[in-house]
Amino acid sequence: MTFNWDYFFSLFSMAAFWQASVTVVELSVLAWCAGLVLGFVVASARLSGPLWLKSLCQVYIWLFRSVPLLVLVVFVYNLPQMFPASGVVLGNAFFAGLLATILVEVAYMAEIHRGGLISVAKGQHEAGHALGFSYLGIQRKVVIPQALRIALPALVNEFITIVKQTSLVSVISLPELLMTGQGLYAENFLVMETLAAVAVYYVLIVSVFSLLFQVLERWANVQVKTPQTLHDSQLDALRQQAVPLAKRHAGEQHGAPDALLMKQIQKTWGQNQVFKDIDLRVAPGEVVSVIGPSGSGKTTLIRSINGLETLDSGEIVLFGESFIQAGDNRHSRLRKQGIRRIGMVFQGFNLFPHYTILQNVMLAQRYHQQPEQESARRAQALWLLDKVGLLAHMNKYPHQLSGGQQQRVAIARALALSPDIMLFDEPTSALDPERVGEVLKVISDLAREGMTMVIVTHEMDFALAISDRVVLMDKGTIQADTTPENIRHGEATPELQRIRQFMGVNSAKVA
Ligand SMILES: Nc1ncnc2c1ncn2[C@@H]1O[C@H](COP(=O)(O)OP(=O)(O)OP(=O)(O)O)[C@@H](O)[C@H]1O
Repeated sequence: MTFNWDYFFSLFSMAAFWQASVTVVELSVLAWCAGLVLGFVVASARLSGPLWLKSLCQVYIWLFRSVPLLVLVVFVYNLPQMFPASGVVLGNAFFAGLLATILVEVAYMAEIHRGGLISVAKGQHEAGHALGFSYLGIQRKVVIPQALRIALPALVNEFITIVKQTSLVSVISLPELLMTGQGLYAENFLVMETLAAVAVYYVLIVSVFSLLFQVLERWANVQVKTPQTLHDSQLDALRQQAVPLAKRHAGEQHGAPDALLMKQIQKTWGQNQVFKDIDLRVAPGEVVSVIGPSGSGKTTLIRSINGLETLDSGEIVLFGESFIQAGDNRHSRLRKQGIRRIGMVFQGFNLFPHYTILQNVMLAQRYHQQPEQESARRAQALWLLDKVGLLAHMNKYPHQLSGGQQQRVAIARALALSPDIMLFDEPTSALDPERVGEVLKVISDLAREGMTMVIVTHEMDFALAISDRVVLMDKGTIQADTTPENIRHGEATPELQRIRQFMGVNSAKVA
């Protein structure tokens, strides 16, 4: 038996096949888009909805991943027998096939989205929270763009699967590619030639969409962007546009309330009591370093100040106004307002990897839609980046910077909302030793400018050099709270002995 090439090639000028190709593309694109959106909704509900909704989503995914598409297509097409009213839509083979495909794809794509969503690091959510974003704001600006990028290759793969699965819809007589071919070879018996042409049509459709998706994946992949460092001439031009951030160091005048007051704070993790009645005051403009052995609760303390940890009892007051109380509503207006007065710098930087450095710094201002125009926001962001010595890198992405540079961007980002208090959680712990100095210098500059700061640090010399007070935490309590001057020269009390010993300070030697 010979292959009839003339017949084979004639099938590529046949209108019925091109019409069938359009049907396949329409069915695939509509099913994919619906699966993309509804799958995301199901995945989000499964991850963060109430228990009943989580269970419902789980049952949906289990059911529709288990039922074969072919069975579902026939079932949906025959539904009008039970519900005659549905015949208006489901009597049409295209809509019946589309609905069955969507039902299955929502289940598959929900699981792909779930993988993307849980891959977004916890620190990304926390960075959004620290910039005062609402839950939805964090999802929109931080989580969803990253989750979609992570899930994109799997989502593209799902599209290809859908294209091929459309052939199953031939079972309900929808004239897609396979059925068109079947109609032909039933008459002329040229099965091989007809099916070979059907295969080529599928390969063509998949190839065109693969190319389109490749462009999309390339656009979305920040890892392949070429790093751009600006030249001196470009920097001079940008500096002309830069405008300093308005100073907002609140309440430094005499008699002003404490910038931060922690009253009788208690917290336990299971059996572990991390705080036993912590009381801490920080005056406006004061720099307080928190030191202590590993596991003494320093990080938990600083995270509690920013509402990232809950309290079992006690209260946190900012500039005389109650900010956080044990058991209060995490979404209260007072909390949200307070969080925007606090800038937080994390040990692991937590920059947003899908935004450039400039976009990272501008994001919070854009989100909160402050009255300034976009150009004013940009001018301030340029100034902040210049202040931390990174203007030349403004168009790069976080992964294109060193750890020290990333941490300096994180400081600029936290400063962009003109906070009244800056919190630093071991800002240099994740850095190579040669990068530590550049970050400490930026913090020292802020201290000189009068910024109120609470710094958790293991850098003892740095703490002594820039702090107004050093606080030693251990065993859930504040064991010492004193000035660097006292630590160096004060009369030896048990409290001073303890902090000197911990800091490795020999008072006689230092004096
Ligand atoms: N999410 C959590 N769940 C349970 N226990 C926790 C959690 N976070 C911290 N802890 C516990 O709370 C205690 C204080 O932890 P924390 O991270 O605040 O200490 P730290 O002083 O900052 O330590 P280090 O200097 O090593 O960073 C530790 O015993 C730790 O195991």
